[in-house]
Amino acid sequence: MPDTALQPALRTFVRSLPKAELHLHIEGSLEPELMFELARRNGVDLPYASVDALRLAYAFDSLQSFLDLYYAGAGVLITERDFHDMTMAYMNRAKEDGVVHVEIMFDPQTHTARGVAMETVFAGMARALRKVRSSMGITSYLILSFLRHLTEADAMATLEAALPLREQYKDLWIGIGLDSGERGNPPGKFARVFARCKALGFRLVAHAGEEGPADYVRDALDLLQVERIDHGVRSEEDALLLQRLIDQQIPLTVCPFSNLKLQVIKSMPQHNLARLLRLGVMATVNSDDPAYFGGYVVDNYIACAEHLGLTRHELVVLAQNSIAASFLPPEQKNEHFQALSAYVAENPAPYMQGP
Ligand code: HPA
Ligand SMILES: [Zn+2]
Repeated sequence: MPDTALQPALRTFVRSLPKAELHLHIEGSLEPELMFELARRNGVDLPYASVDALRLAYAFDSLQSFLDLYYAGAGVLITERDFHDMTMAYMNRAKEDGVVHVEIMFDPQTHTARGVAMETVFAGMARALRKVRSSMGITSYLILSFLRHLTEADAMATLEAALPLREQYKDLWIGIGLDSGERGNPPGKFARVFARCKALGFRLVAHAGEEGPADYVRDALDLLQVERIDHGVRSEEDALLLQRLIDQQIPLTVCPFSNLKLQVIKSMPQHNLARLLRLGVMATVNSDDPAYFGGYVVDNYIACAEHLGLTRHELVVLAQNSIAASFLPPEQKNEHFQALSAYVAENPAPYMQGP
């Protein structure tokens, strides 16, 4: 049972752990207040009377019911400044949560289909991320993600449209991802475009095993050659696959609040994160679309600690995994591991609950 008396000490402890966020859609960090401000700034009509009315609409019964609202909400993003402001708002929040590195997914097709230039999307995010890197010391990478409900030809055209910007943004744009509605859009649909991205030297990730079956996780590994699986919680349904994830230490970027809000699970105590972790899966905790799912990364850690009985050591392992599963170079990973060990050594347990 959640112990509210432990909450403040637990929150301070989790916030202080140096951690990476590896599954974050920047469009999903757009809070209703900023959405309204951008709508006003750009003369875009929102079909909601107020911020509160918009928040009330955030009741989802599936991934698709969320995606419909999420793509509509992204319609307020028009200018370079809009992408900058949204990214800066997320980074300020990440700093509060002790995030030292973030790998941000973005969906260019959501914007280019509305006539927003690819360059506008990159420029706004990059201006914020470079500023934050020098002012707050938080590092970041960008993962350009293809929308899987669209065709592979559309993904290929999107890649070609972005490639001329690669040199200009090479300090940030290091990866390719795959998101949007999973059911009926198996990884194999994108085998050729992912092969091209691999040949170009991009790091590869894909959403799989969120709503879709464990087979999609295997296909993402075998047909797309991804290094990391976004979500992957349904891998548990296939014992052979699960053993492979453990043996090969293939990271899963798990998003507990997302799974709850999109009804992948019925309640937090049912989440399989603790089971996966205790079996030796390289699981990480992330927020996915924090403005829509009711919490940022630390909120996700805390919900898991309270509802799944994670120990202090398991919380530390989650932070360690987030660094290990990142695409940072080894020297930077080592610096973060050392800072993490130092914090843990200097801060006797405020929170000792066991499973
Ligand atoms: O959780 C998600 N799944 C698939 N696509 C998404 N796009 C934003 N969030 C998600
Ligand atoms: Zn996601």
